[in-house]
Amino acid sequence: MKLKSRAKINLTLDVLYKREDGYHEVKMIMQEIELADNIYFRKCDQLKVNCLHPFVPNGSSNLVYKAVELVKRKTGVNKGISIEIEKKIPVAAGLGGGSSNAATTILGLNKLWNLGLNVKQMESIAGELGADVPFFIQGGTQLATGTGKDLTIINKAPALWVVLAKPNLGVSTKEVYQNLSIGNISNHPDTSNMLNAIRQQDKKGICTYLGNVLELVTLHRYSNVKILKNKICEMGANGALMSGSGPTVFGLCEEYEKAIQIAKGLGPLSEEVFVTKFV
Ligand SMILES: C[C@](O)(CO)[C@H](O)COP(=O)(O)OP(=O)(O)OC[C@H]1O[C@@H](n2ccc(N)nc2=O)[C@H](O)[C@@H]1O
Ligand SMILES: Nc1ncnc2c1ncn2[C@@H]1O[C@H](COP(=O)(O)OP(=O)(O)OP(=O)(O)O)[C@@H](O)[C@H]1O
Repeated sequence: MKLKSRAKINLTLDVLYKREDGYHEVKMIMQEIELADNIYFRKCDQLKVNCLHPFVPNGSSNLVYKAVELVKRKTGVNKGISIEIEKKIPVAAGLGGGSSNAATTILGLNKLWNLGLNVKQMESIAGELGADVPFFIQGGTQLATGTGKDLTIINKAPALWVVLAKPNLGVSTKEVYQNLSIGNISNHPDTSNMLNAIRQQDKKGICTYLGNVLELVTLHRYSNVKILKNKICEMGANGALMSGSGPTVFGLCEEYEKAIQIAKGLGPLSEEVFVTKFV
């Protein structure tokens, strides 16, 4: 069985306070995009997880391996499976690649092993693997609160093109949260106006209300990310923002031709560039 495992961007990402459990209380709007890894499931007596990408671990430290072990523990099923991940989503980029792979694994095993898990049960298993994982069980456009695991589906967002630009560096999500001074956030994203824009299929509104407080950390630390974001704006994107903890920056465009023009013009500032769209 082959399944697509899609990436996400954050249209808004607000941090409200640091919780007693060390995590941060967030309020964010997550959007699934077409850029995807492929995941191949094959029958096997043992548990094997393979990925040829140099920065993705094989075996037990891969999030996919952890997802299989957790599903087995939760359901009492004791089977093997061989899973191969064909990576296309940049790694440690703020696009949720590993989280998406883990969620796709839960969905895949539910099907292959006839587990009969419903969405809520799958989201609950997903939540034990990471804050971003539950979103990918249903994908689309969702409001995420709590640590990111309390999810509400929003109407389908209107079709927008996305230019993704990843500079040549990876960031640690943990470090970015650790370095955020919540008292220094002067400009919280306007989540409610973004929700209105999505509900009204207002593309200009969506581009206007983009906001991510984690830019305060990553753009400050890596001037290249800031330069890249400015360049995407200057080249005529309708809006631009860093995704998640970064360093990937995205530009939104109403026209496909504009997205392609921006992608071609970014040059050496970014190591990887993709033109993709909202799911
Ligand atoms: C930045 C985002 O990608 C935006 O979608 C997410 O908030 C992060 O989601 P994620 O990478 O799945 O997060 P996890 O793997 O659960 O946690 C990684 C690290 O990020 C920090 N973390 C994560 C989520 C959250 N609400 N508060 C946090 O402080 C914690 O230090 C944690 O050790
Ligand atoms: N299946 C996987 N795919 C990608 N990375 C994985 C996977 N399993 C484990 N990892 C590890 O997880 C780390 C984070 O990778 P990932 O691509 O998920 O980051 P990210 O997009 O920044 O995540 P997020 O946006 O959820 O914080 C990598 O350094 C990698 O070693």
